[in-house]
Amino acid sequence: MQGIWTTERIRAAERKLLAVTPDGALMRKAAFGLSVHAAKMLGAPSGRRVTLLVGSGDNGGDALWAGFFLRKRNVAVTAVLLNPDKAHPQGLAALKRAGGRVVPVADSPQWIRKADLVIDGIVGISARGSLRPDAASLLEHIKAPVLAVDLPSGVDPDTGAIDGPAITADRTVTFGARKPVHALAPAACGEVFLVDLGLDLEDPDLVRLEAEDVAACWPIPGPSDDKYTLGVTGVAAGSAVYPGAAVLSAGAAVYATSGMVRYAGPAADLVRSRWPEIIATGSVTDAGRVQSWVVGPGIGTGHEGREVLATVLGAGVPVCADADATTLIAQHSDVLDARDPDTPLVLTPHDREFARLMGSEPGKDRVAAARACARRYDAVVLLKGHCTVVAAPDGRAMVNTPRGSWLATPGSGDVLSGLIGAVLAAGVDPWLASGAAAYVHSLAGELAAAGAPTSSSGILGAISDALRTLHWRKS
Ligand SMILES: NC(=O)C1=CN([C@@H]2O[C@H](COP(=O)(O)OP(=O)(O)OC[C@H]3O[C@@H](n4cnc5c(N)ncnc54)[C@H](O)[C@@H]3O)[C@@H](O)[C@H]2O)[C@@H](O)CC1
Ligand SMILES: Nc1ncnc2c1ncn2[C@@H]1O[C@H](COP(=O)(O)OP(=O)(O)O)[C@@H](O)[C@H]1O
Ligand SMILES: [K+]
Repeated sequence: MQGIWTTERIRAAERKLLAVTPDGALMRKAAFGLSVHAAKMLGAPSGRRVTLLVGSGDNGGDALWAGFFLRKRNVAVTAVLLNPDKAHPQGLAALKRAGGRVVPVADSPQWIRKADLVIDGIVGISARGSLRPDAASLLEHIKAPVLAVDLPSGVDPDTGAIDGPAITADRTVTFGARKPVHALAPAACGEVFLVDLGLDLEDPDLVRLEAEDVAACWPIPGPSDDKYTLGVTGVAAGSAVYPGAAVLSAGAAVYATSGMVRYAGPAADLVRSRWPEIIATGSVTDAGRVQSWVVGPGIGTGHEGREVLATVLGAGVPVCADADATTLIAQHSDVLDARDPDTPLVLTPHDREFARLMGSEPGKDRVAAARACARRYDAVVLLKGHCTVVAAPDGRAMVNTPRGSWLATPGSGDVLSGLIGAVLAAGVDPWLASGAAAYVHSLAGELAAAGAPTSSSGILGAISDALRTLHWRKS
């Protein structure tokens, strides 16, 4: 599991380390790492042109010191100083000593335009609000690849929100530890690399699952398993108007594990013909025993949907309430009276469903929003978006960062609900189950797309490929 810490926690850890480290040593270590990445991006660095965008804090100091190291490799370095009086004094002196050029903002456009690489040292973890106009004015001249120092300037370090002009980096080199921006604004960061500074950090504020975490919790059959022991997933989805939701959600549960899937609802005939391995009935009341329920995709928000939701909430097994079930819960909160307080509930809102549940959309701080919703409903909340945030009522939060936006296609949420239900049925902790499902979902989307737009049926068909890439601990 990859840990991510807020800037407040990182600053506190840095203060402790700075107190026992020779002056300037941490910055030079950070800047040397930066210069190595800059050289890699340049290919053969000698004779190439690098322009540094230098703010008045230590982020600018890192850029200046990286310029110093690049001068040692015969790179032509030009520093654009946003505030010449406040530029990091030692970094500036070192760059000048090594033969770097220094220009004010007024003269900068030509140096930015003709650079082979731009290094963004405008602002780092102490950024406040959107970029000031002088800093923002530099961005329009950038034509070369960009290497961001610590984080792309203009993106909020703790929320990843972008409120105005911002750097779009090809690569970000961060120091000490990953910050929320790196998980929440992947398109602005490009590929993120970490230079270890030896910070003493524990208990991350946010985590990101890695392949081995997903493999470790994903239910796969062992020698003593049979069709029941991995858990039976119940799917209550679809309607006469939306039978496809049932096919997608139940199909995802079929592909997710080798456990049994039961379907209950008006699309029973279609589900049976599409998935012969599913036991399908018309109603949740005669569905038979299950170890989890997925409820909601395509069930509608009328009386019948409400009855179905109340029935599964009272079944004493974990429930993933998705799509119309989320809206029903928002509109008729008394339906939750049917829930046994000890049975886990997973809610999977996108922004508009979130607004129905909470009264307003998530806003800039999506992690805080998901946490608040999780507390309010005593449920795991999986807040959908480009990056998906999963929060538990006890405050645990994780983010799934996709590669690409291939999941933005109708019905892909139905696929996700089936994946969550199947992992819940195996008894996996609901927060972990939801995060692991989001991981496999986005990986399946990436594999299905393989660089060209795909569909939810495509994502469904790539679930097995996605699971195959994990490193199983048993077989
Ligand atoms: N403290 C440490 O141990 C280390 C810190 N490092 C670097 O230090 C950075 C943090 O440095 P600082 O705390 O000095 O602060 P920053 O350099 O992140 O930013 C502060 C400066 O940016 C300006 N600023 C803030 N918001 C702005 C906006 N919206 N538009 C334009 N300018 C804005 C402020 O006026 C101030 O001059 C990190 O991001 C990292 O790059 C690294 O050198 C590694 C070691
Ligand atoms: N731009 C995007 N990048 C990555 N994932 C996205 C993007 N837009 C949507 N998604 C994901 O696609 C799924 C869409 O689900 P949902 O909104 O319920 O749609 P539907 O109801 O059509 O199934 C969610 O898992 C969401 O996180
Ligand atoms: K920066």
